[in-house]
Amino acid sequence: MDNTHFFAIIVAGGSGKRMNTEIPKQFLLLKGKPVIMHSIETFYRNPHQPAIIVVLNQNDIALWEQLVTEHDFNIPHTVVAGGAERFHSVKNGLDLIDDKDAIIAVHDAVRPLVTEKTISNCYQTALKSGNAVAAIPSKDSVRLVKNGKSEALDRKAVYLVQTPQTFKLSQLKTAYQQTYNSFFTDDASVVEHAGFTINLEAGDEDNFKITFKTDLKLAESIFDGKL
Ligand SMILES: Nc1ccn([C@@H]2O[C@H](COP(=O)(O)OP(=O)(O)OP(=O)(O)O)[C@@H](O)[C@H]2O)c(=O)n1
Ligand SMILES: C[C@](O)(CO)[C@H](O)COP(=O)(O)O
Repeated sequence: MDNTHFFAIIVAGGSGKRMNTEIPKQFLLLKGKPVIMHSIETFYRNPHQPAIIVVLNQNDIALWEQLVTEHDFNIPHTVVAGGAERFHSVKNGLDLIDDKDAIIAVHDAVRPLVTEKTISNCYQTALKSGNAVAAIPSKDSVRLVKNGKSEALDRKAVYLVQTPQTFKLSQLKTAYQQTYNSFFTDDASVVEHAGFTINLEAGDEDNFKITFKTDLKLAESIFDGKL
């Protein structure tokens, strides 16, 4: 780990259309603290001591500064403006890193229940094998819909992808030079399209993405130890 420098790009540049709240979901309170602050804190506490980059929509930077003051939030971080799609937000964060030995975890601000273990495992696998992407096996049966017909898939072959998605700098830089494509829904799809093989690392059922209002309620219950 000697010459390696660890980074975390926390992407929070989205507008939360599916949540449809007055302020974007990453700033809503979870146990009295904005969702995004829980995510940043878990990275800050991680023994890899990553440098933290927070990507925000330009229009939310003033709100973020206000929340930092209100919550006496003193974790060191660099803020950068995001872009139209998650892809552009990650790219803007990545532009700030030029350390050739860097290992970079990209994490959704809206996955506040990520564990220290998942983060550490992703950093270590990426260090050894170039990349690591947190994922969990599907607990439901899965079907593929094509040309109006559905067909059962082998559930054991299907994984649900989470974040962190962690990469050596060279892989991520090469991949993010590609032109944006709408099938780039995460970093793994961008890096894979650039020709790299993706390694999956065990994620966690609790590391879900807060997408709808019920997800926030579920996260509260987990924090309260009710679940
Ligand atoms: N242009 C964008 C879009 C998304 N994100 C971030 O990527 C993560 C995962 O995206 P998602 O859950 O889809 O967030 P939103 O795009 O905000 O939600 P929605 O699709 O419902 O609008 C979030 O932390 C979000 O803030 C981002 O940094 N920049
Ligand atoms: C990155 C991600 O959270 C992995 O599951 C997901 O792809 C984000 O997708 P969204 O369409 O931005 O919700």
